[in-house]
Amino acid sequence: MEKEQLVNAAQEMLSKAYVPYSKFPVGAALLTKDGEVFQGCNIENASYPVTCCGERVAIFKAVSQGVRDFEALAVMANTDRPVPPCGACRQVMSEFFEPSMPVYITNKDLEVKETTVQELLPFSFTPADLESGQS
Ligand SMILES: O=c1ccn([C@H]2C[C@H](O)[C@@H](CO)O2)c(=O)[nH]1
Ligand SMILES: [Zn+2]
Repeated sequence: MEKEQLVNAAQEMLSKAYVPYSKFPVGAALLTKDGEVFQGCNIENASYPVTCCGERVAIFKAVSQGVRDFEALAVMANTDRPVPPCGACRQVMSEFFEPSMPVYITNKDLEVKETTVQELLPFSFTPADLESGQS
């Protein structure tokens, strides 16, 4: 699948976002190694911190369906610059994605910045660190 198609799949999700509080829709599309695409949008809550970002919705949809082999992630918001994923999403990405996996972040003008999990969250706490520190 082309980068543009994945970006389009992320864009499609902007209309599904449940954002009555922030009015800030975010769409995400996660490509699996099998060529399947899991789409997500942010889902807010009157209890604000319960909100889940679009990126994590897409990742959790895939993982909950038993899929853990990923190829690329696209994220879109109607921002000026390509939207930077929040820290919580970066940590979840580092749990399930290879450090070198491409993350395409985009904005309202469909400008695509290509980055990686490693670039977004260097020196991250990983499952290997957890294992090495257990008594
Ligand atoms: O990369 C991001 C940044 C923010 N949000 C959501 C959380 C909240 O619903 C709204 C405003 O922070 O945007 C995402 O889904 N992804
Ligand atoms: Zn997030």
